[in-house]
Amino acid sequence: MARQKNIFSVMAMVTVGASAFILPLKQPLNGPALCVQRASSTTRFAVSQDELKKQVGYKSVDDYVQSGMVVGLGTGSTAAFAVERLGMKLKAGELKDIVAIPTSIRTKEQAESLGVPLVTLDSHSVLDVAIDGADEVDPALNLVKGRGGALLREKMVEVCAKKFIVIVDDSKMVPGLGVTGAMPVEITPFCHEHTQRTILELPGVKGAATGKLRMDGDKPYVTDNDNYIVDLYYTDPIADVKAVARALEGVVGVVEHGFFLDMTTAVIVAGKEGIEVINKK
Ligand SMILES: O=C[C@H](O)[C@H](O)[C@H](O)COP(=O)(O)O
Repeated sequence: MARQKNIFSVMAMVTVGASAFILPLKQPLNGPALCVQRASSTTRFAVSQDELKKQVGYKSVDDYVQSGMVVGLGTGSTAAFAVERLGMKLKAGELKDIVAIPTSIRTKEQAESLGVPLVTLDSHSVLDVAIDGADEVDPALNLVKGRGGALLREKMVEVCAKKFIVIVDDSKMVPGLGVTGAMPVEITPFCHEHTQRTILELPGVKGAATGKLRMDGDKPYVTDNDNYIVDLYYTDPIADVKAVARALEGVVGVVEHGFFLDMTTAVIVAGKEGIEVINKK
């Protein structure tokens, strides 16, 4: 995993009413296990959650994407800002010879509308970098993803990236996974009730979580891969995430789960006080 160690400047854009200010923030980078860059400013502004998502989305492209790269494009409201930035920089000629791999139909449509050249894993099995949002990030930089339904394609693409950059606002940072909402599991539609029952009997799930088939109105929600999703709702942080992940992987009928473990290279976090980059050791 890559680790940054140099002095690094962040331009944090903060919106106040209709005005935008650029705050230059010098941050020393060093440190052992988790290397945290903290932007500090004594000035505080009201920043919308959308603005925070935009900051990390733009920064991820500015800092991690170079001409000639193969880039994985994530899915969701935060990743959409990275796709937007990539399109802008390609159009302006600041980036050239990029090809990108989208992780959902909606990201593919957004990228196409911005003129981003697209390929697939079939022609490009190794990516230089992938950029995506997350639903939860724990202190070890493990993730829950898939509340937007795109977990399978996201994981397929992001495991193939030399660097996986996660972009979030600080509401996504949690002390343990499984506390802020659903932990999605993509399953085959065939005998989905049986598969859901099997999942709910697993160690680490039984007695710890409830399960709900994700719905789209009065019909099951269907993923880009024509599968269903069972959302697991935990009441407490999951004690042994790796064990639950392994158990889910052992269920025939489970296509993929939303734990993204040991995949993250760095997390870019935006909060009201600035931007942090947390590098995995
Ligand atoms: O399936 C959706 C993806 O895993 C998203 O990356 C995740 O849900 C975060 O989305 P957002 O940036 O909209 O919160």
